[in-house]
Amino acid sequence: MAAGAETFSLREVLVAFTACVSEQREVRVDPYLAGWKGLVRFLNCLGTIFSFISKDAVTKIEIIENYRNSDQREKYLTVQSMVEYELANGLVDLQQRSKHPNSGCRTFLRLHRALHWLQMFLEGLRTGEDNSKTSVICSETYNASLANYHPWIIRKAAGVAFCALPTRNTFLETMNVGTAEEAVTMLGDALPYICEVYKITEELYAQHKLLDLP
Ligand SMILES: CCCCCCCC/C=C\CCCCCCCC(=O)N[C@@H](COP(=O)(O)O)[C@H](O)/C=C/CCCCCCCCCCCCC
Repeated sequence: MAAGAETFSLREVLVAFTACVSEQREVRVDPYLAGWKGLVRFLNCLGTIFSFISKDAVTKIEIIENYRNSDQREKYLTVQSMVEYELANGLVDLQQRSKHPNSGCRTFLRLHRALHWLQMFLEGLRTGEDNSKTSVICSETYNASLANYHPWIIRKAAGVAFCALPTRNTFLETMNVGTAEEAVTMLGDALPYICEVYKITEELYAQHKLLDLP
């Protein structure tokens, strides 16, 4: 495990995702990005073999952060307001990437797909046997979700990187919330919130036919 693991806190990441859904069932962008930033910190602790993954995640986080720091920041407060604003103003490339290659909608969709993988991966970790391999949980959940959107070369590189993952219990202990059992309890408490964020976003994107944005 590379230096810096002490700066990661599973609690902080999970708190961010639990703060995402508003009373109106809207998904707040700022805590969503805070959750991903925490996860990227964790990924960086796992070693440089994961750099190509964390770089892509950081690029996407920064694209949306830039919208949140722009004059239009209020339009990007929630995923609902972002979709409404970008669609109403023709800011989304619907057929192929051209005028708006980095729209908020297409960029958020990439993180949303990754959240589906995360949800399955954390559930796999939570319910796995003590001695199960994180690499196997990771590749099975990746192949069942995110891999469907990635070209062969990325799938291959990801598969190689997964082999560097530590065992399940070491992995859970790195989360800085106590024992592996305590980390499992925390995952069980937090997963319903992550699932809810995923479900609301999925419904919104389906309603607007945005699930296949190029
Ligand atoms: C609670 C702590 C335990 C969980 C720790 C998980 C840490 C994960 C942190 C970050 C995950 C990275 C999310 C990656 C977003 C990928 C978005 C994407 O699909 N991008 C591709 C498409 O983008 P466009 O070309 O259309 O712009 C892009 O091609 C991807 C490039 C990089 C490869 C992505 C592989 C993703 C593998 C899944 C994450 C594995 C992490 C393993 C560590 C446990």
